[in-house]
Amino acid sequence: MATQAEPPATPVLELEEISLPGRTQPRLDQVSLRLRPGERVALLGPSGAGKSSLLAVANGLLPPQQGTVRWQGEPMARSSRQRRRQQARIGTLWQDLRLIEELTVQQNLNAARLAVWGWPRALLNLLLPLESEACRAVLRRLDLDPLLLDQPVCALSGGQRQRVALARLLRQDPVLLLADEPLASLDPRLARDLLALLLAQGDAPRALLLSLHRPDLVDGFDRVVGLRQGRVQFDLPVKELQHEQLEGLYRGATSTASTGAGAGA
Ligand SMILES: Nc1ncnc2c1ncn2[C@@H]1O[C@H](COP(=O)(O)OP(=O)(O)OP(=O)(O)O)[C@@H](O)[C@H]1O
Repeated sequence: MATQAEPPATPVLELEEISLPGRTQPRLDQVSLRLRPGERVALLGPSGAGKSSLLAVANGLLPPQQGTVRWQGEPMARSSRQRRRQQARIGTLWQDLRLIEELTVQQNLNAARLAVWGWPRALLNLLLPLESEACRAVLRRLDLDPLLLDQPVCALSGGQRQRVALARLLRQDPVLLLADEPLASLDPRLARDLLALLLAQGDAPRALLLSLHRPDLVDGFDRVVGLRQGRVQFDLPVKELQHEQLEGLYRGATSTASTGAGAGA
């Protein structure tokens, strides 16, 4: 009996011919990119290549001058209410983490629920932290001690902060997970640990797009996209990435990136 082919899954993120002007040169120039459910994609490129700009377009913070952004098949909604609903499904891990130092871990984790809760409940959370069990569960998923819930963020170590920021993201339960150089400023062991945790969150229906300055760390991804001067230089399965392509990507750039390991050359 003939088996019916599965319909192709709707991409979690589609960027179509995105252009964004810059001061002297385009920040993004005709960039197209598609992430399907379950895809983990690394974004590489020298400093100034446009990685942060691309991530800001992908999370809806930066409207492109030209081109289309679609999340799960929907273009950016016109009404602010609908847009908030769309953006609640996109989680971004920022390099500076954006935790609120004076508040407890639990209050920080619950900040991820603001878009869903609305202000009255969010204010109540400041006085009487809510949903403790859900917060403990998310800490356990990241190997963090649930006793940290009552600690102020300012009392945590650097590694714990990274994990709390990721825990906050999981509390949001986004379908698209973006991270802008999350491994910068981490020591090698912490960087590998955090990367493993991030990659583990990329199963369908989620998709993961992460910018990196470390081509030697792309092995766990499905695809790698090289960006230079706002343009996509390559978009390949990690196994097909050649050493020469990395050399070309970083040629002439004053980047600290090592192009040594990881490329399947
Ligand atoms: N707010 C802005 N307005 C205009 N141009 C900008 C702005 N922010 C960045 N740019 C320019 O856009 C280009 C891409 O910058 P972007 O920060 O996206 O690159 P990047 O690859 O993330 O760099 P890095 O790895 O150093 O963080 C650069 O030429 C930068 O100078």
